[in-house]
Amino acid sequence: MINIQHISKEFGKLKALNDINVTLEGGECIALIGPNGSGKTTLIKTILGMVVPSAGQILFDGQSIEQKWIYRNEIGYMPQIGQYPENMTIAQVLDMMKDIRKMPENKLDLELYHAFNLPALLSKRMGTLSGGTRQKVSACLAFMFSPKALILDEPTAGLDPLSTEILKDKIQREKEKNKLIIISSHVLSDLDDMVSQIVYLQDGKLIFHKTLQQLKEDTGTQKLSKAIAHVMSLPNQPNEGAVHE
Ligand SMILES: Nc1ncnc2c1ncn2[C@@H]1O[C@H](COP(=O)(O)OP(=O)(O)OP(=O)(O)O)[C@@H](O)[C@H]1O
Repeated sequence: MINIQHISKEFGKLKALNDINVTLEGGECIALIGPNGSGKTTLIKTILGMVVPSAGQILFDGQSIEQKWIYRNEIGYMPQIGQYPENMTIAQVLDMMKDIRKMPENKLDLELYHAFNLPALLSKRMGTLSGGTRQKVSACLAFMFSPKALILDEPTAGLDPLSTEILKDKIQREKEKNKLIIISSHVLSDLDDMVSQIVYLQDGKLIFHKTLQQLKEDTGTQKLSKAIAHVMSLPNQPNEGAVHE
């Protein structure tokens, strides 16, 4: 579904992404993991067309995304911190997005809207929301238009335990519908029972892309958090035992 080919991105002298090659397919829930500043958000923004790479190209369903916008309708994006017009109410933000996307009401996926009890909060202004409620609005919008791919940047940050479970359950069900889910998170305990593959970045380089099972076998651990701690303590690894690209 998403084919990342030789992507590099420089910010001045800094190589935020260094010749990244990776293919991400539907039906997988892929964790994008790496230390702070390793390039995860830059890679996500490159996939979304918000950052223009210095070299390389990205294909979405076989088509280059360069200078094209229509593919973005196929991707639901939940940013780390959602930016909204602060004076608008939740109802106005949802209506604005529905107007832009022009999807008939009966086609909308309103599962999270109801599960997060947003109907009771519709008249609240975005600027007055708690961090967790803002996250719920972002999650609701990411899933509402039934996109083929979902990119979730720290999706559980600020969510209470029940809301975290609601979101994890939704992610699991969307994966089973053959959607591609990409999650960037430092909360590895949240990812353990959800993810099927790991993409690990360090200093802008792809260190490995493997199944969770393979990573656990390679590190001799049963928990993702332990496996990643093991990887972080090693010098850079080549992309061994990788998912076939
Ligand atoms: N617009 C920008 N201008 C200059 N440097 C940038 C810009 N965006 C990112 N960088 C730099 O690129 C590198 C990668 O940043 P990025 O935000 O992609 O990392 P990350 O892996 O998402 O980090 P974190 O885990 O802290 O969220 C960092 O050194 C960052 O300072």
